[in-house]
Amino acid sequence: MTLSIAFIGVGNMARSIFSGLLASGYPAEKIMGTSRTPEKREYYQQQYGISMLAENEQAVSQADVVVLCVKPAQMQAVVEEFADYVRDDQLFLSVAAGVELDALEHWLAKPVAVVRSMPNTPSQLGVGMTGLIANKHTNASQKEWVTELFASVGSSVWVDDEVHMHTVTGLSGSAPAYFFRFLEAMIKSAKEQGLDEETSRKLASQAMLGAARMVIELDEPIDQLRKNITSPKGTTEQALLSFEAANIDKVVGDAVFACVERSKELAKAFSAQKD
Ligand SMILES: NC(=O)C1=CN([C@@H]2O[C@H](COP(=O)(O)OP(=O)(O)OC[C@H]3O[C@@H](n4cnc5c(N)ncnc54)[C@H](OP(=O)(O)O)[C@@H]3O)[C@@H](O)[C@H]2O)C=CC1
Ligand SMILES: O=C(O)[C@@H]1CCC=N1
Repeated sequence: MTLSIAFIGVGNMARSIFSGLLASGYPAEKIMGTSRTPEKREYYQQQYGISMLAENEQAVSQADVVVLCVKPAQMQAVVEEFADYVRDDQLFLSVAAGVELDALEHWLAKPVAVVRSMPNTPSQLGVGMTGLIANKHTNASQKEWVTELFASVGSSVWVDDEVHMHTVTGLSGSAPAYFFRFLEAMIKSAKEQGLDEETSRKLASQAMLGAARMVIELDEPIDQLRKNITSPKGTTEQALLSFEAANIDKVVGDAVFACVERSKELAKAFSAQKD
């Protein structure tokens, strides 16, 4: 049986997941979304053929699976508002950064299956990466359904301790933004050297795609892949020496750490809100 899915809050992340789902053949009639903005409801309905509703309660009442896609700061108010409509046979799936299972369970106010996920926006192209953890009310077939859902938009890993969700956020949830920032810097440098934007974008992004595919598809250590490009006294060596001079491990390490710390801060703030 194809489950009906309601996306509560249709923005960047919800769109990334349901567009990947639709591309993988999930029927549009089984997908609902909610938005407070009439123009957005009209747009998504037209563009994707999914049902768009103004009322979260209405979407929750009709769904087998409810995917919570509002911003972390909006989550408590949104969940508490529809909590009276929650049925104990439903599955709730949150994508919010830093919002822990405990807080979601508390706001839902029923012993119901809750899965916390940390996806990323490449899901819209079927190459997403998602970290997952379930609460104790989630059964094996619900976990399997969630694994299949994320398989249709990329790949996923289940973690056994919620503390790891912070690291997942730092390593894959937020990471596409790091790579975009890296590309922006590369393209800026190429343009300063006279190459046009379009050509620079094509060269740098294809190099990034190729490097990522080599890491995933070839069974070789990453440092060996790097060494294979770095001829002694060659060109790459100079670029890498420049990275080392800037202490790349510290620059990147600090960025990932800052991301993880923010996730922990959010979790602390939302945990306090349930007391
Ligand atoms: N963007 C990313 O790369 C990732 C995001 N996430 C998580 O995804 C969640 C959403 O982020 P993102 O998609 O980027 O944010 P967006 O701002 O793009 O989307 C949030 C959407 O929620 C809608 N919304 C707000 N309040 C309500 C409400 N009361 N009822 C219904 N809809 C509402 C807004 O639409 P409107 O105002 O029209 O109602 C808005 O479009 C966050 O919790 C974030 O932590 C997780 C992983 C990656
Ligand atoms: O920046 C954020 O808070 C969200 C969570 C992971 C990616 N974007």
